[in-house]
Amino acid sequence: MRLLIDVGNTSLKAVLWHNEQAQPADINNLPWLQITEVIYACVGRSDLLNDILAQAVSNNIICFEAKVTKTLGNLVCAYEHVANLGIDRWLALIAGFTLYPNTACIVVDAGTATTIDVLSSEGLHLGGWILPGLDLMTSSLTQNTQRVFDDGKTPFTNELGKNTPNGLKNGALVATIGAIEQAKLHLTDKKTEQKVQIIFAGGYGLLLQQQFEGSIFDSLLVMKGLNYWHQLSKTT
Ligand SMILES: Nc1ncnc2c1ncn2[C@@H]1O[C@H](COP(=O)(O)OP(=O)(O)O)[C@@H](O)[C@H]1O
Ligand SMILES: CC(C)(COP(=O)(O)O)[C@@H](O)C(=O)NCCC(=O)O
Ligand SMILES: [K+]
Repeated sequence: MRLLIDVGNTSLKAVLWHNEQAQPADINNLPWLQITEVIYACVGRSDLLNDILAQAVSNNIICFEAKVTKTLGNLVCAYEHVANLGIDRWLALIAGFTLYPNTACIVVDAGTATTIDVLSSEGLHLGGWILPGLDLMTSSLTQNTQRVFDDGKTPFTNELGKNTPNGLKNGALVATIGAIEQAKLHLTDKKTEQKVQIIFAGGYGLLLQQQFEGSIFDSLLVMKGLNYWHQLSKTT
């Protein structure tokens, strides 16, 4: 059994991976006798890992921290300074590339930030964008204006706003939708009409997925990326 950990800027997520399946992990009560290795990635507060990694060490369990590299198998990172790319983005790309081989993908991880990454069918990461996540978009406006307010119950929809919370919430959603539409332009090849798979992950992934027909939401995308990273980094 493997312990997989993804530390984001809002929360630490942990799952136990066994027989190709994820089980929720209670980080305050981990089954150390059954855990064979720990694989983790962190873009958030690394101190949140201190206690878990210390427990792993005292149980003689090997820990691997996923890092971005210029290439992994046939996947190639767009960044010149690869260490600057968020590892969560790289893991989501690894998962997209592995789950949808030979398919152009747009990988969207919608959490604290919304990241949009464009991947060619050959595995070339063409680059991407970092947007404030939906909550950051709305809170930056409510906190920096006198009159823009949220009411805590207005949902995000793609309609035109007809009151302030509506305008605020829907503005954040359509800004994000618009950015994903822009990403498609980087893959559209009129001659081949290749299929583009849009893949969503993260806290707001399901909400966004519902805006794009034929797209998928995978709550475990980054966790799957940790597994694939581990396999591929041993063999390449
Ligand atoms: N059902 C949900 N579960 C968790 N987070 C959600 C959900 N719906 C919306 N969110 C929002 O998603 C963000 C957290 O997403 P997550 O992918 O865990 O972030 P991070 O990776 O940055 O820690 C927060 O802004 C939270 O308000
Ligand atoms: C963009 C991010 C903050 C997203 O993090 P998250 O919303 O998952 O907490 C993270 O991937 C990050 O810190 N990236 C480093 C900058 C970059 O990717 O270029
Ligand atoms: K994110």
